[in-house]
Amino acid sequence: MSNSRKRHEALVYHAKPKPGKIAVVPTKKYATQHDLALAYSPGVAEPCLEIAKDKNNAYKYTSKGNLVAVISNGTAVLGLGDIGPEASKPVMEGKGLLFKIFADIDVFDIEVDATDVDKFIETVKAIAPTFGGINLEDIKAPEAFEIERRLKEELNIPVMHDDQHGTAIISAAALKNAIEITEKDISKVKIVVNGAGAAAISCTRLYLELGVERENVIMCDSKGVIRKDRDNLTSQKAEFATDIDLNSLEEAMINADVFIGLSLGDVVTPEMLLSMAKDPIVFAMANPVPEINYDLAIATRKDIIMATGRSDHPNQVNNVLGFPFIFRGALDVRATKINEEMKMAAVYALADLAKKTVPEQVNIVYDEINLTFGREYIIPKPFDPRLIYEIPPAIAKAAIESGVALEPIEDWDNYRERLMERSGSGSKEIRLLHNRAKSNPKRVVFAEADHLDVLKAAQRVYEEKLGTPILLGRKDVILALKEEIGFDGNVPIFDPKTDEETERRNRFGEIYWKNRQRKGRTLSEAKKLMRERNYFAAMMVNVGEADALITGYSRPYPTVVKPILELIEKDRGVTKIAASNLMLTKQGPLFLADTTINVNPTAKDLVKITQMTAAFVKMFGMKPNIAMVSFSNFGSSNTETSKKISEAISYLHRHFPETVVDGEIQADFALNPEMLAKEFPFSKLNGKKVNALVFPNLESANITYKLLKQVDEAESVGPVILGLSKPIHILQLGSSVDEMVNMAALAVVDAQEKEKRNK
Ligand SMILES: NC(=O)C1=CN([C@@H]2O[C@H](COP(=O)(O)OP(=O)(O)OC[C@H]3O[C@@H](n4cnc5c(N)ncnc54)[C@H](OP(=O)(O)O)[C@@H]3O)[C@@H](O)[C@H]2O)C=CC1
Ligand SMILES: CC(=O)C(=O)O
Ligand SMILES: [Mg+2]
Repeated sequence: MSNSRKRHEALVYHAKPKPGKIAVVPTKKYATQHDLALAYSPGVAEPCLEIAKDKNNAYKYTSKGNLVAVISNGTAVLGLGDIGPEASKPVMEGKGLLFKIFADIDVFDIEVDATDVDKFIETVKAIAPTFGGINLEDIKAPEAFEIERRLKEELNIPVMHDDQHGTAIISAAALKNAIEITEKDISKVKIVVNGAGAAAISCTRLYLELGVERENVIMCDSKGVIRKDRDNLTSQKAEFATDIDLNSLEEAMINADVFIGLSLGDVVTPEMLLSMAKDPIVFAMANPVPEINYDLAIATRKDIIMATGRSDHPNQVNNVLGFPFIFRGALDVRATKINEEMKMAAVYALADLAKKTVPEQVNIVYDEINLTFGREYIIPKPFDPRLIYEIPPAIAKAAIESGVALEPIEDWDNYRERLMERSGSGSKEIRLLHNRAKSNPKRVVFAEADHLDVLKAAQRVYEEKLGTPILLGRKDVILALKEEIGFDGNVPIFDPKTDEETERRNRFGEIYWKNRQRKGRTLSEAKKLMRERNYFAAMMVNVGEADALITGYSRPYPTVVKPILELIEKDRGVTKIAASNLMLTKQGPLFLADTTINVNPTAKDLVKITQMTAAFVKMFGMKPNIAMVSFSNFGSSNTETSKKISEAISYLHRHFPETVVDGEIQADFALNPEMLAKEFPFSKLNGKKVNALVFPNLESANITYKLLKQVDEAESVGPVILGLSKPIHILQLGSSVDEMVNMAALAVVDAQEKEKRNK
């Protein structure tokens, strides 16, 4: 896109449909006169009086505890310089947006017309009672240092100048990892820091804490190298002044290992990069234009580790990765400060996170096949959903341990759970399923492990300790893919077609033949069949060499179902299998059945489908409330459908009165408790939240599940086959990595349940 198109697009984005990027949203009901009498006068007087008695009650009755001020005077806006408070507002609104989307923190952006240090401090102090924390932004050095120091001293809520410490934390984590990748020694690396402002000074201070030696740092400002013999140095610049005889950035760069740019765009040349030492680390962090263009830098040095502050290239070293999560951790324990211990905890947590396997959704957001720790991925990506539950706990812990937390956390599992809920990071049901799987992991065969996404799912299952994967497929392909994605777990690999597996194939073949000899199979045919991965995998589960199986990623559903049905017996009392989907809708979880197997179930089939669905719902720790849906309500139509549902319901009510099920009922009445109570107060579903729908036929169930997926963008687990005696689960063709991981977790829980039942 041309520069003028980009400019136009950015202006339209900010102007339309409403000017600006953030707004205030009420969090309480306000529909009735009664609501308003609580929200405002007279009801509002009560919390006022409570807070007047004790200021701490502001955390209980107002939004203070989750409200941060992003405050600037517009004197160092990005790398655009002193453009004034009004012009800084888009950046401050932007920070507000990022606080909200990444950490669910509410922000008022405040642009102050005050360049005088005392006036600025007085203004911030005067408005501080509104807020749980203060994020100072884009205030130029040296004033920024004095402003932050005094506000920290004089206020008892966390105050952080983001350009100083947010940037320091992120770049320190990235630097630590880059040094590790290049196998350099942190105490020996020679660093050139270009810029000696708020960001540069604080970043360099933190690098010293990480192990960089002061004498190995050369710092430059707009006048060149900061030498000890220069006049009128601020005390911060004097901290990093050198007595080495260097004058210009160009001279300083010769043989440097690391370049840190926190200055201005386009001030570094290719020649300067060429003069640096082997494996140079270059963080050109000026915004929006880096000190050297990314493409130019990587074209100049093949051995470079290159990062910028921008999101459109690999390695975005930008404080966006820090401030939302730093404040989240600080607010959650009511920290009175953000101290050195908390900063260092954040550095280590971020650096470590970059080394863990990246969730598939991050690969998808960034259009990457597989992000792995290395030269082009030294630091997590801002859209990584793990940041919200990995970084704040590290900060909160450090705050507690260093004695600045007024409300320490005791239940860390619960805290992580709350953090995930804040970010909408996966649903509660899925988390519960994963936790159950982790509590007693089982051996899961991945029958198509020679496919990249299946192997990625197996890797996640292994690393998240949901189960122990067993990989099936072409061994050479699996080994090559494992290497490519950095899956170094020592897990068993089986290639059913090779000579290595002759003994197993023969053994499995014989067992299979014994069951099928009267159904037209010869022994040699049976043994040959075991070369087919789904037969081989299912037999592994049958004979107890594995606990569960997931398959179907690469083949159409019916072709996978067939061998499974030939090999795996139905569960006790089951005459026909069925399938259910868990849909994670915006209204909560909803189980649908039968979504893929029985075309036109009879009344008897509907009874069985209901019972199997009820057991499936219970696997997620929920109580099943089941509606048998149709186009009519409780006999209002006399069709075959209504009759078969009514027959199924009366059987269930008579023989299984404890099952909460009713119908036939239209979907809107089933899902709207008020409508149901008004029209059908006699229904067994009255006062219950329906969480499962049993459909009269395959068309309606299948159409509903696909519609919800497309229109509601509901995440789906399944279809899950119900009624088999073994935990065997068939994927939809081309399932995503997340879907496969969820299915594997489900297979593990299914195996646990079956094990319990068979004891
Ligand atoms: N990626 C990220 O997350 C972040 C990036 N930044 C970027 O860092 C830069 C500085 O921000 P900040 O510290 O807040 O601003 P300050 O105004 O506090 O500091 C700017 C510094 O840059 C120096 N400078 C200006 N021109 C040159 C030059 N040609 N050569 C060397 N140094 C120069 C100034 O020198 P002098 O002292 O002589 O005036 C000053 O020391 C901005 O571009 C900003 O976008 C900042 C924070 C976070
Ligand atoms: C990222 C940021 O805060 C800056 O460039 O100023
Ligand atoms: Mg900034």
